[in-house]
Amino acid sequence: MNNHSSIVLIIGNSRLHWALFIDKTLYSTGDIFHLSASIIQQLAQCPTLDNWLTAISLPNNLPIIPDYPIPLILASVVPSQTALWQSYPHLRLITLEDVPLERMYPTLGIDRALAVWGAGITWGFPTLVIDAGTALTFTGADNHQCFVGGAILPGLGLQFASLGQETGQLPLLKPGLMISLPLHFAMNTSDAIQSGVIYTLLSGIKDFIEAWWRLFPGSQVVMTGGDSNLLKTYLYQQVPDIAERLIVDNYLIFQGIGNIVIR
Ligand SMILES: Nc1ncnc2c1ncn2[C@@H]1O[C@H](COP(=O)(O)OP(=O)(O)OP(=O)(O)O)[C@@H](O)[C@H]1O
Ligand SMILES: CC(C)(CO)[C@@H](O)C(=O)NCCC(=O)O
Ligand SMILES: [K+]
Repeated sequence: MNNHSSIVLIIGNSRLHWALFIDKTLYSTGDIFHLSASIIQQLAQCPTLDNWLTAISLPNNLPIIPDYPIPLILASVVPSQTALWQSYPHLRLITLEDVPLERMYPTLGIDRALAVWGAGITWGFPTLVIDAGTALTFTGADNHQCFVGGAILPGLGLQFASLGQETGQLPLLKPGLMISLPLHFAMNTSDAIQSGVIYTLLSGIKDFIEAWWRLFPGSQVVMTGGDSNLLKTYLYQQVPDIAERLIVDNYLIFQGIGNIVIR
């Protein structure tokens, strides 16, 4: 039997997330920084496994010989990056029209739509997805597979970056510096920033989850994105009963895409 492989790229605001599907199986995944225009051009002109290996360090011990050109499935929330891929010879661009959810609004991010679809098919509807990426988003869907709305705020890294970059005296902190939560009322600048950002973020997350459970009691809540494990760890220390019910799944968008296009 012939195997078919495809590469899935999700272009987020800070990073690019890739997956290799072999037939319907999610074979491997990774995160890299955005690719330069010249690398993308090279891939578009010569879409071989070797070029993909160099561009995104795909595993080079594949159990199959991939098709040529290697099919590329792309979902992007960065239009300038999307534009660079238009000349790729075997490109399938995923848009909201591909996502079988009802009642989405036209400017909804494709990452949010795919993540909530992926969460629903993997963990069951209704579902609330918390994507802790560059932006932190809440995205809900009900048991009729209808989009229920959500919210957008600056993610953990962006909150630290905005304080570090837009003030004269505050240092630039990165997420993940502390393992246990600081005191609420801190006695130095670094702890004060961490306390302010983390505690307000955690109570915001708690508030949205509780509001969701008032609408959909017993619903799954799934967290994904670059800061998901860190935030779940903090949430355990602050509200263990909520954290215990929270699923972390970093493959939601890939599962959503796989379900839609790889059949
Ligand atoms: N190796 C890493 N490089 C960069 N960011 C990382 C890394 N590991 C964890 N992170 C965290 O990931 C967050 C960004 O998340 P993610 O990579 O999911 O965002 P993204 O690429 O913008 O995707 P999205 O647009 O879906 O949010 C940052 O706040 C950062 O703290
Ligand atoms: C909110 C982000 C930046 C999260 O990646 C992305 O989903 C996006 O650009 N969305 C468009 C606006 C919206 O979802 O309402
Ligand atoms: K923007």
